[in-house]
Amino acid sequence: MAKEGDELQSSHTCRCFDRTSLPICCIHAHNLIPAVIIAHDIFLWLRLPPGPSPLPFIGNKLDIPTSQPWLQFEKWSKQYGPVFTLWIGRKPTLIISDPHIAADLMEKQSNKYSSRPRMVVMGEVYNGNASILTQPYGKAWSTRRKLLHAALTPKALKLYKPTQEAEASRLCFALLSNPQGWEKELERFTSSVVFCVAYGHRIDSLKAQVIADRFRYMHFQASLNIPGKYLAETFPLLAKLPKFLAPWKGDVQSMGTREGKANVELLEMVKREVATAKAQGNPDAVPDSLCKLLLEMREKEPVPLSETHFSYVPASLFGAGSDTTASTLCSAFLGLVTHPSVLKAAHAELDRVIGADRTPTFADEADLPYIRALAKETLRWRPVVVLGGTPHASTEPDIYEGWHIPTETTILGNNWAINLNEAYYPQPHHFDPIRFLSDSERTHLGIAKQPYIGQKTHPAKAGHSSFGWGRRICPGADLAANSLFIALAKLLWAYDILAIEGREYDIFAYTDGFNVRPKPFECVVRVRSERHRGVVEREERVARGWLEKFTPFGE
Ligand code: HEM
Repeated sequence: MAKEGDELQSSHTCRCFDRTSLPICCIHAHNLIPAVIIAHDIFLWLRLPPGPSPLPFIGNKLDIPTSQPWLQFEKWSKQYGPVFTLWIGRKPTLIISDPHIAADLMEKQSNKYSSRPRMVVMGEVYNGNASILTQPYGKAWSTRRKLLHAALTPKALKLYKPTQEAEASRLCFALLSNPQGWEKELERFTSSVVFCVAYGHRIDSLKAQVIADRFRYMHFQASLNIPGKYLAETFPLLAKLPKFLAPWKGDVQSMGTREGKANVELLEMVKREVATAKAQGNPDAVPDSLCKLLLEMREKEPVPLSETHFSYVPASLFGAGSDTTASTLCSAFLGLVTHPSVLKAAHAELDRVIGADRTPTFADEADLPYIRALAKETLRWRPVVVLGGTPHASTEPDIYEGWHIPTETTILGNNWAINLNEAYYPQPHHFDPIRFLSDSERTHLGIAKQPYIGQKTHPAKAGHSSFGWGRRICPGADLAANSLFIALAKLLWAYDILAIEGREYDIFAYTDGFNVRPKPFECVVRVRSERHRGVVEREERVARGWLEKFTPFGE
């Protein structure tokens, strides 16, 4: 009689499980695993929005251009629809080319679509996801986000405005002697604004060590995010191997540790300054900065972040806010050079509202709708964060328009296709701030008709998607908008920004990467008159006085 155990054994034992047939069984298993994976992926593929056909395991890797992929994505959107699927390896990625669909998913259902795709090397190995940018949706992310919001309220932004004005005055002054170096001067301006706002210290030269270090960390981190570079992205367990078995981890982690230490040093610097000022009975001697505000907040209420992770909050301003703002200003220069009527209209408004005896300030903003519209049009025309920045990811399964969207789907808003979508923006590549003027503003400026009425209207109040969506929307959008407004207002008050005669400009010649800017080009940057020069020189002296308290970082 067979015992209970025997029966169990026989039912669990493969009939072919004898010595001679063992290799056959292995072959079966060997074939079975990929077959199951492929069947699983085909099942997902059939239910997701259509897109170019992927290959097993590598997905659409061979179809995606390595240079300016957003252009091909835009073409695919015309073929497959405003939301289509691409496979990055085995990961499905939805590419959205319509602002309403982006809002339907990432704003109206932001509870499901506000995470980030897992970034094993760039996020987890590099710095343990210390930076808000790569943090998955959850408590650790919302702690960081709340801190940033608290230090970037409208009240806090007001504190930073005099510094932005002073830095914009310095920018105008610098261009008197260095008109050809306008791109570097724009970079110095945005770096200094970010460092004054983050730490209460200014940047007088891009050669400052602190800037060189920041760029090194930024470029290193960006280099970790190249699809296919690390097998650990597909097999995350590889990142858990000890360093002697995974030597690449050493380099990645040591750079991450260096950045962490540098961030903590900056935090310590502000702590010391606050303590010294308090000890001297003069706490106001330390300029208001985001870091100072965060430290004050932490004194009142504990923050559940380690010192290193806390130090990443102010540090995130440089990575996210300096290059993006400078690149947007570079695009404004390209737009002005290639659309001279815009410069004329801007000069007309500035001359009428401000006159020739002073430059504009934030107090004039309400009276300068054309300059405000110019900043918005630049953000629309050439979105710096061209593919919407670090992608979103879903945290729950969803059904949208009959398509099944599984958990952990990557969601990418193609800002190139969204902001240049003809249904919303007729003649999308024509750079014209008039698009963003309200009826009353237009009438006031004597422009009878809105020439750019699209079939559809962009759902966002801003009228473009360049700052992202929903709970992940750029927390620095208002700070950036203020920098753009004041820089453009003062620069255009003081300068002609024109094409070099006979020179051809390509409005599509842009760099590659996450954040894009025009490829280097030369143009005429000429002070409008001797009277304007005098005002720029006078206001620079005043600006220098204001900025004295923001001691500079050395070279
Ligand atoms: C023209 C300038 C800027 C542009 C176009 C821009 C655009 C963006 C975009 C598209 C995102 C991703 C949003 C999303 O995932 O939906 C983002 C995220 C972010 N931006 Fe900006 N940004 C700019 C300036 C700034 C500035 C000045 C700051 C500094 C306060 C900043 C801080 C951040 C941070 C911390 C994030 C990550 C937010 C998160 O993951 O929760 N940005 N930005």
